[in-house]
Amino acid sequence: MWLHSAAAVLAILLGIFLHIGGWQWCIILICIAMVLALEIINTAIEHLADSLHPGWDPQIGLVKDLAAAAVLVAAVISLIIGCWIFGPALIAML
Ligand SMILES: Nc1ncnc2c1ncn2[C@@H]1O[C@H](COP(=O)(O)OP(=O)(O)OP(=O)(O)O)[C@@H](O)[C@H]1O
Repeated sequence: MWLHSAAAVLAILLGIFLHIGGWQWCIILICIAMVLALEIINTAIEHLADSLHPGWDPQIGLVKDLAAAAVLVAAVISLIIGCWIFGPALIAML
């Protein structure tokens, strides 16, 4: 959660610094919301699973892995979109 929050702050600062346009802000904010919301749901599922079944259980492990995979997919897609939006502006600046 802290890592994703830091990445969100970095993306917002980069957007301000590079003066990205309106539609680019929309996409960046959607990506940030998607990753943070899935991270919160993942954490909620972990807490729910641990309180319902404190012991080791393959089904609990599978549920946690699937919830974590959802966050990973959103984070990877967001990283690709971030490179696509910020990459050209950063390269042009350098
Ligand atoms: N009760 C359990 N039974 C079986 N496997 C489990 C169990 N608890 C955790 N695992 C396995 O360990 C992995 C890590 O679970 P854990 O609850 O420690 O999440 P985490 O590493 O704290 O995740 P996050 O960093 O998102 O908080 C799970 O993805 C799952 O594969």
